[in-house]
Amino acid sequence: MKTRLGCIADDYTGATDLSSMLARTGLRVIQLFGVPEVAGRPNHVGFSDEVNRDAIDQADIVVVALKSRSIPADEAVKYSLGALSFLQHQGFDRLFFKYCSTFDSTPQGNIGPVADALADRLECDQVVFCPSFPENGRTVYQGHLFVGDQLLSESSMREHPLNPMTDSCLVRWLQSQSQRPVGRLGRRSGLPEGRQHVVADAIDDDDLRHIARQTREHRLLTGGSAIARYWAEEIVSCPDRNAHQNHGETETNNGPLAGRTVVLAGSCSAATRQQVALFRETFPVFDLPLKEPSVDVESERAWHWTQAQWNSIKNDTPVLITSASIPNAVSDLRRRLGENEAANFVEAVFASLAEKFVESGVQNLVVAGGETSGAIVNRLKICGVRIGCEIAPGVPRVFPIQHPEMSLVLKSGNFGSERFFFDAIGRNS
Ligand SMILES: Nc1ncnc2c1ncn2[C@@H]1O[C@H](COP(=O)(O)OP(=O)(O)O)[C@@H](O)[C@H]1O
Ligand SMILES: O=C(O)[C@@H](O)C(=O)COP(=O)(O)O
Repeated sequence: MKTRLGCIADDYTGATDLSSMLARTGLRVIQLFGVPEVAGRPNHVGFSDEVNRDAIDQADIVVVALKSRSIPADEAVKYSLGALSFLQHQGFDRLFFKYCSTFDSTPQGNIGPVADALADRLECDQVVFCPSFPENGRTVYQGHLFVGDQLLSESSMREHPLNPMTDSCLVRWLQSQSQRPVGRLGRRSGLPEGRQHVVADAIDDDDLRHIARQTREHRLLTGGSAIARYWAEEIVSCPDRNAHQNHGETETNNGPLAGRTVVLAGSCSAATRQQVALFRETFPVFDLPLKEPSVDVESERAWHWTQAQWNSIKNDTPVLITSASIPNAVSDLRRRLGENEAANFVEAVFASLAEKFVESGVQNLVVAGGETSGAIVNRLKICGVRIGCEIAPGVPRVFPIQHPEMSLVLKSGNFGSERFFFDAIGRNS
């Protein structure tokens, strides 16, 4: 029987990263945002149920994107198990659980609790954890995660607003979240025996291929998008794979569509801040003041500014709106509202803006930030996307199944070169 791979990703940009890496295999990949049982929003997913059913039936791999990275652990477990039931029901017999290549989580969860629950349900004794993404500078050595040449806890991830990563030792970090013992797998070594979680060292793609071969009989594997690609190549049988090579690219228009483009940057990461700074040298950028306690007031202000740009400069000038460029913008808002409220508030402003832009006919939306993307995709009621070509490693352009006239880019905050936004809008200058 044909092996099909089901995937659960804990945030929306992580899911598009995963989908684009999986699409490199030439297998047919489709990405859904939530599933009916999980999302509890029958109207949302029901809207395109038929379209999705066809897409699912034709796919070798389905990626279910959840927004479960930064919610209470028991809810993350509930949603993930719901997604697993859905995938099993659709005939996907292997499962990949995707989390961030920087292992974004807190000492309470959610990677450990979700992995424990999935392993229990799938009756897996041993679960391998492999966040490494060498192409994007994430490597694991002696159980410690590095971002480029820095330990995770010395990188900008230390200051992440939702998941500050203050310990680079993944064995210790995962152990604080999990009920199972946590061990380690050294580079190119054999898997240890026994019922345990295993954090895998991997510093290059050959290490990833080795891990994929070692786990080819496993029903569950967890990690970043890079290992998923090699695992899929090991386990998913597809005799006519070459026929589907570059599936997304042949099936869809891959560039930005003709029409207006808006970039919404809700990520506070160092990479996104640099990308915004370079973009500002050429295109208009609006800094959300975030001084008013009202989502409507904040979003109206940015909306009017954008209309003024389009009226006064050129009708189709790409514009960017950011929440994190004003010095101390993040710390000030968090002090005033509290951490979670501040994050929710900014997400709501971006979601409201995205809705206004799409309703007014904007065709290309570029979003920076995982949580920000989650808030926007949910507000736009997008329930599935086809995967287009990669703009940067792990960042594809995607096309909503029910709105193919629109293009979306959902960028993980930390991904992409300094010129990323230029590439995403298809402009050299
Ligand atoms: N000025 C700000 N103050 C407080 N929180 C902010 C601010 N700007 C953005 N945020 C929040 O920070 C979080 C950034 O997370 P996310 O969008 O996932 O980006 P990343 O991909 O870099 O992690 C979001 O919840 C966003 O709403
Ligand atoms: O694995 C990764 O690094 C990304 O796919 C990812 O999950 C990044 O998360 P955000 O920075 O929150 O977008």
